[in-house]
Amino acid sequence: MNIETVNQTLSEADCLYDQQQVEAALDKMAAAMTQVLKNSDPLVLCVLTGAIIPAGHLLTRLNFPMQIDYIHATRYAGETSGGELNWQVRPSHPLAGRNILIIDDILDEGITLDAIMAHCRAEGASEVYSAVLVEKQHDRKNGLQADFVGLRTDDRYLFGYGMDYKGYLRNAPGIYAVKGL
Ligand SMILES: O=P(O)(O)OC[C@H]1O[C@H](OP(=O)(O)OP(=O)(O)O)[C@H](O)[C@@H]1O
Ligand code: HPA
Repeated sequence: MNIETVNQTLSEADCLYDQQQVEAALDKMAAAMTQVLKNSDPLVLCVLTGAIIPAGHLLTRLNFPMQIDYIHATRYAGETSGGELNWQVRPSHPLAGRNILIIDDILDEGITLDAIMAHCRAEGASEVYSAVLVEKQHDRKNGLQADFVGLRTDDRYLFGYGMDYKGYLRNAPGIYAVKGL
């Protein structure tokens, strides 16, 4: 996309949740996560690239001991429909015996989260929890539910707070739906 198209996409998009609404959802998520995870010494796995922004916002709201790592898995690669999951970086910490918290920006069809959870379990993780800022509502999901969900949206193509449209607009300060998608 050229810069004009990026700017036009943003100006034409529907804002589904503004920054204040997202921040309030992050507060609620963090409170729920604290209740469950505060004594579990979790290893947090941020799923790059999209989790960069929600993880940053969430983790400073969690005031208990944890370690933080990242993984890089992608199956959209700048497209608006997903393909095969492609692992770019696996976790560098050993997962055996650890309580794991996976943080991602969005649960759409659930394939990414399912594969990452399966990987953690295969490596011998104890409990595996998942937190997503957004869960999309549609009937193409694989049945997986995240333990902590910030916001729910209709079945539109989204960007902002970590989610990209064609590689851009992850930094948009709200949750937006692309016009016509
Ligand atoms: O539930 P699913 O249908 O599997 O989709 C969700 C995944 O898609 C996005 O990642 P993407 O592959 O676009 O990589 P990115 O994190 O670099 O944006 C998003 O960050 C989730 O990881
Ligand atoms: O709607 C979306 N937007 C951005 N990234 C995504 N990955 C899965 N669904 C989406």
